[in-house]
Amino acid sequence: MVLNKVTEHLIALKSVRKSYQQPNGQEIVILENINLELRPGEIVALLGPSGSGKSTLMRIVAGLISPSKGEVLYHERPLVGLNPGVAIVFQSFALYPWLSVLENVELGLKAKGEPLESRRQKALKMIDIIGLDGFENAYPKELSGGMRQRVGFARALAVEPELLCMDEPFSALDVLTAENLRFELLDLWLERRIPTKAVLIVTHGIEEAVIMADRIIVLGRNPGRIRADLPVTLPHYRDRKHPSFQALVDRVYTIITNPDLDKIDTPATPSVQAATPQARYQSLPAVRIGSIAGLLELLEDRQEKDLYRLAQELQLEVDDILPIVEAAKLMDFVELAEGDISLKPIAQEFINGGIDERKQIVRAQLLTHIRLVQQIYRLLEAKQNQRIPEELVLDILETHFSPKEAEQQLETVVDWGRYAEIYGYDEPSGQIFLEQAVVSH
Ligand SMILES: Nc1ncnc2c1ncn2[C@@H]1O[C@H](COP(=O)(O)OP(=O)(O)OP(=O)(O)O)[C@@H](O)[C@H]1O
Repeated sequence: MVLNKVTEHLIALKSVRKSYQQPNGQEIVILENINLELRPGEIVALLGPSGSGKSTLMRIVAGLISPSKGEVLYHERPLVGLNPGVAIVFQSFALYPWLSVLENVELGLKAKGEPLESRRQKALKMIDIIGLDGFENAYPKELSGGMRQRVGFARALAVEPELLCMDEPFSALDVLTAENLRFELLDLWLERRIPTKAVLIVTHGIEEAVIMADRIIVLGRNPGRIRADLPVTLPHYRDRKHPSFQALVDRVYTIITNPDLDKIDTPATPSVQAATPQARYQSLPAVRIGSIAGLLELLEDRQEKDLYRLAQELQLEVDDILPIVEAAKLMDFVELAEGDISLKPIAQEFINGGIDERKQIVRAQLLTHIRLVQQIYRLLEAKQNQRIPEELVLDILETHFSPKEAEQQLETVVDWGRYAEIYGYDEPSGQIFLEQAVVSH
């Protein structure tokens, strides 16, 4: 990185834990044992599957929410309330439609109590730097998505934040606009034309992280924890086709798709705490059995076993394919090793099977490998009328997941069980009922 490095960190998170109390009193752990230092001169990318706590971690850094345990240090001092050194760029732009570009950019400065004259000057300067010259008096609705996000950047940068936080800033833009803006921002950073000392970017895109970051932090899920802290030493501007670029992308992909590989290349941090009950609970990805079948068939058709290259061939993002891969792995249809995915013999049988055989195979896999399906099945068997209200399952789920996620888990487990004809769901009464005695278990 071209900027001078100093040893002092801007922000440090020490053994940070974030949990939420459920209405039923249960604690849901979102982030666990996070130790992270952000130093001047670096762009840090936070990568991880949906729900791994990336946005929560960013909000803790920004002081928008406080940790349940551990501490956040800003310039070596405990952070209280909003972090004065942070400005945020949101995925949704978050502009005020009734304010002009100039007024939107001035907002942060106004909030900081900057007098009118100097805030106008600073806002105009940033508008110029960020390429919005001539649009000062336009309103957000008159601008394209790319231009709106420029306003988002200008507003954040106008306050001269020490740390610029970006929560998926390019993901609402079309591919070309996103790529242009990414490189323009990188230009400004590398040429030191923007006043910020460090950047934290939350992203789903592995390539985006490798293009921009000096360090990539990979978060895992349930609860969110740091699984890897990888330095990126490739010189800017990085070429996506270069073998070193591809190798790093492949490596990150391997880590993300292998939840079993933990703490790779992480600097010395206190050891991972004992797993919480939540960590041992399977989180079912919200995918349909049809998608899993599609993945298995695809793997049989194509020789490509490397997940990252397979996703590329299909023009899919990691977040599109990862939940399907996870579900296939939970059901023990596939094996993952070093970023390669391969079919297990039972998956071969599934692929070759007719509809009834497929259902029977899924039934056996669910009853053998998915704890929640086993629990529901046992509950149904124990009841004389072989019916249970969905609330019962929701109550169990809410001891491990947030109410929203519990609903999602219920929907998935009902969908899977119905496909396999283990149980059915009676919509009007909201009851789950046993379809038939399951012999194959
Ligand atoms: N206020 C809250 N109360 C309860 N649970 C919450 C709250 N805020 C976030 N969560 C839960 O915390 C988990 C992590 O959320 P977060 O948005 O930080 O993840 P993420 O990795 O940024 O996800 P995505 O990539 O989908 O945006 C999610 O399961 C979410 O439902």
